Amino acid sequence: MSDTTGKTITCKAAVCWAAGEPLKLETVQVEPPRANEVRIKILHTGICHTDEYTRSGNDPEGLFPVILGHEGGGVVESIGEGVTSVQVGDHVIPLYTAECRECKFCKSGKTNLCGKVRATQGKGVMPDGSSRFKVDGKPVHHFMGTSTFSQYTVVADVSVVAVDKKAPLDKVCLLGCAITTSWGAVVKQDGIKGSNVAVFGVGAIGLGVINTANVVGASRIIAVDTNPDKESWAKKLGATEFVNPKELPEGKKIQDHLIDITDGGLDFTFDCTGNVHVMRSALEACHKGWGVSTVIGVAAAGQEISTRPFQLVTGRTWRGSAFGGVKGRTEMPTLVKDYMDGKIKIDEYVTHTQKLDNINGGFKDMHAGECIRCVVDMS
Ligand SMILES: NC(=O)C1=CN([C@@H]2O[C@H](COP(=O)(O)OP(=O)(O)OC[C@H]3O[C@@H](n4cnc5c(N)ncnc54)[C@H](OP(=O)(O)O)[C@@H]3O)[C@@H](O)[C@H]2O)C=CC1
Ligand SMILES: N[C@@H](CCC(=O)N[C@@H](CSC=O)C(=O)NCC(=O)O)C(=O)O
Ligand SMILES: [Zn+2]
Ligand SMILES: [Zn+2]
Repeated sequence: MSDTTGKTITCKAAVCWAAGEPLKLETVQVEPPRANEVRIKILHTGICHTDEYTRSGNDPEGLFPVILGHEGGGVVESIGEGVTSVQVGDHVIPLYTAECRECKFCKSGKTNLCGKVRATQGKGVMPDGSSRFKVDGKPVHHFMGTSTFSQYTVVADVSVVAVDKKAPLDKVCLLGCAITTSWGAVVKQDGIKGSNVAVFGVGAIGLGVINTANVVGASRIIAVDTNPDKESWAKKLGATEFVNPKELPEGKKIQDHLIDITDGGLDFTFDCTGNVHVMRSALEACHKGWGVSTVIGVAAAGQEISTRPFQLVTGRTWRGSAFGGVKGRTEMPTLVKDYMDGKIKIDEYVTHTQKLDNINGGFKDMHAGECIRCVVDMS
């Protein structure tokens, strides 16, 4: 038990007060965890494009004021009544995709999407309907059930997993989103070994897909990005080729070019951009009869995907993947072990670091295009 157990903690957090505004460092009061809740001292957090998506106002579920962040690592400070899955002092990764092991979704064996806390999570509150965060007495919303841009956060016990204390939290925090998402999107799909694959968007997610496809033995991995600087990144992580759609002859669509160079199209494609036009290209670049396109990117409010239904009638499959289809409480300890054993790359993705008081600098880094992941030191 620590001397803060049962007390409100006053600490620093980056608060986004309104859509489109930069984050503001605030003194925040973090209430103790209630039943089946866990309070975590966050030590490190990545900044994901999805944080920027919600900050910008593009997220139809976005609520303000809010403490964003969902790619964190920290230490359990205290636990509420009934918590048995983690203990004070455990090193943990918060999970924006919960795993209760009791709900219809968890028991189905068909999905990692858990239903236990998703509704309240989407409303920016804890499962009992209230927030644990206040600034000057005013409640501030939680985000994705994690809010890792605060030095202390409170999460549901089904939304956190303990990991090996020897694992560096400034690296394995990226298993809270980017690395796990991209790893699972590939590993949980049969048939990638020996197949040709195209990956649209060479950010952290796209690079993770490229690297995992390489590890599982894809024969050809074509990276597609409009930023020419991404070619060296893609090849370093295992892409066999790089195509910049902006460098194609005028009027030539990227999907037609990919079909030409692959004798009819790709076995597997992945959208890692969040752009609905790219999603269409990724689907239409698939081989007739069997090609499978996975949407990973998150599109802005109001955006919709479209294609000719004939694309599906003729055997292409359009699917999506959230958190890589990974059940966090069950699978995360093994992912951490795989990282420690050198089987999963993480260090390579951390191109930038920032202190909490310059977290907006991390968002700027992301926009500059040369940043794969920025990890924020929360101390
Ligand atoms: N489904 C899930 O569970 C998850 C989804 N996501 C989503 O995945 C997406 C990728 O995330 P992340 O890797 O962090 O984002 P990044 O912004 O780092 O990467 C996206 C990449 O796509 C490139 N790009 C933009 N437009 C095009 C285009 N027309 N054709 C090809 N490439 C293009 C960007 O280039 P440039 O730098 O020039 O813009 C950038 O290199 C986001 O939408 C994010 O919200 C993230 C985590 C989990
Ligand atoms: N709030 C958005 C949807 C955002 C979204 O799709 N999130 C992904 C994770 S993105 C991580 O960086 C996800 O896992 N979705 C599943 C879920 O249950 O949210 C909107 O309303 O469009
Ligand atoms: Zn993310
Ligand atoms: Zn569940």
